[in-house]
Amino acid sequence: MKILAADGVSPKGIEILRNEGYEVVVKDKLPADELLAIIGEYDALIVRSASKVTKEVLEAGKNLKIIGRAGVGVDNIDVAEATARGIVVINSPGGNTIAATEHTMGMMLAMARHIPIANETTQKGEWNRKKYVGVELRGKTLGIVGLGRIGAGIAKRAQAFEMDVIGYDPYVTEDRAKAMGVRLASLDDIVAESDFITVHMPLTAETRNMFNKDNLHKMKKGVRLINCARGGIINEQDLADAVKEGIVAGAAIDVFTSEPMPADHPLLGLPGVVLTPHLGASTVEAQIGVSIDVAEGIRAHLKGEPVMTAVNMAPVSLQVMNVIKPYFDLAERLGCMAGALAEGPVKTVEAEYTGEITDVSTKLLTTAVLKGMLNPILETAVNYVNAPSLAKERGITVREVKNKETANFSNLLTVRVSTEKKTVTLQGALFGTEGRIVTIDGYRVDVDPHKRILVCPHTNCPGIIGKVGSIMGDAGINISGMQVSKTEQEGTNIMVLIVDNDIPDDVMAKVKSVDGIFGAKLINFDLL
Ligand SMILES: NC(=O)c1ccc[n+]([C@@H]2O[C@H](COP(=O)([O-])OP(=O)(O)OC[C@H]3O[C@@H](n4cnc5c(N)ncnc54)[C@H](O)[C@@H]3O)[C@@H](O)[C@H]2O)c1
Ligand SMILES: O=C(O)CC[C@@H](O)C(=O)O
Repeated sequence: MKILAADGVSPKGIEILRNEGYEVVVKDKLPADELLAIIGEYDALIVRSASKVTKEVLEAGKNLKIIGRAGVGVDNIDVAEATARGIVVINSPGGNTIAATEHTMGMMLAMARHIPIANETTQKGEWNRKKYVGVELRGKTLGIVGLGRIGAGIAKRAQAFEMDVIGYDPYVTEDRAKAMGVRLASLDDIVAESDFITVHMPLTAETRNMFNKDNLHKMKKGVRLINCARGGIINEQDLADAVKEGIVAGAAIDVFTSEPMPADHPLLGLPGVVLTPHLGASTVEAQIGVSIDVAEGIRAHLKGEPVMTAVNMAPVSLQVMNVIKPYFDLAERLGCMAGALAEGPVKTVEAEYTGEITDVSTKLLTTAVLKGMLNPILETAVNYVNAPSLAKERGITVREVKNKETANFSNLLTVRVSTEKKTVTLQGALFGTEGRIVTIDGYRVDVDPHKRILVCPHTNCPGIIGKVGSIMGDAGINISGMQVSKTEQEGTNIMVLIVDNDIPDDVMAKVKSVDGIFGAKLINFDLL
């Protein structure tokens, strides 16, 4: 596996990936045409905000399986196109929160006290004490727009500065805001009441130009604005005009609609304006944090495990992940085996969960069942992102059933796969951390789903097992385990052989022709 790390990612994450045996090529800066030219060789790509992962890049990235954004915002990645191609996009939702929060506080103070210009002129030998009189934060009203991770961090720090904090975030409850010490307000109230306004939300159709000449003119004269989120939330030209008109006394901006910003950017050279080149996440700690986060995510995905930080699949909390994680492998193997035994176009897949596991969302485990069932039969690599849509495309109805009552096993996963002709039912359970198949179509077994398994339902009569054993022996196939089980229904048994080698078609044909055998299927989990 080959991984391309663009945009100068911290070596800590690279080390994790190299220790896993992956080849990692690190580029500090990668021009767009070079990225397009080389991306086809790579299985995974790591970017910060500089590289743009466009539709063309994704098209050229024929082997791409995952893109890791070493940061929060994924607006430099065409996530919809990646999803359509089954490419997982992950980010580091919390790795740079503190860095961006502290940078915002630094920008607020630097702007309020004219620190950058005071430094610049003092360095030149000037002594301008009267010119750079600032304002205090204490007692001022701070309007925070976007009360997510960074917004909440700003609220906490602003309160330590004795600011009166109000906030606007249509997706945050009163209770949550109260817990942050923030009084929820409408956007109009934020505009009208704030001495300082700071924005902390993604750039979306809703937030683009959220602050523009209309509401800038409704702000308190002398208001100070901060944008360390995304360029374009505050209209840059309208902000520059409002600074020139004396409505806005200060603006502290870290992010721009076009980065690097053009030489004729309207905010350049304006008094009271503090600019930094997208430095919010640029601390040693944050860069280590985000690179470890994406490396762990890439490692997990390339090993076929689900990734908690994938932005293009249903998010899973750590709490839920801790409960469901031990079941992923079992779910996938049950899906693989049920699909193989069903032997035909699948119409429905039902995943039934029994026991404690029913307390949490099991959606991702059902996706694991689909992944296991579809991966051996599709050309496209099936993963946690594309498995549900691939199943839908194939007209497969997927059902999830939850049953709190337990019988023999405290946590049981039942997978039923139906074709037009039959339904295959498999059950699996965890013993410690080890998954076992415990029933096959009602026959009680105890099978390790990591082995190569030959499943043969047969008539319960003497000689059949011996004949199959001889066929295997004659073909040089070693049997390292065997179980025979019967159901309540008299007369039929199931034979499960653990075999060490692949079984060629002619040998399978001989097994199937044994009198009394009414089916033989080799389950090869290597196809997963
Ligand atoms: N400057 C930097 O280097 C830097 C570093 C880290 C993060 N960021 C950016 O900062 C922003 C915030 O990051 P975060 O980690 O706090 O994200 P987050 O997802 O934790 O929070 C975003 C918040 O925005 C709110 N929101 C969404 N639409 C909104 C709207 N229309 N009006 C008001 N609120 C809205 C959401 O409800 C959420 O609470 C992101 O855009 C991120 O890319 C920049
Ligand atoms: O990579 C960076 O330095 C910027 C990161 C930041 O904008 C983010 O969204 O996480």
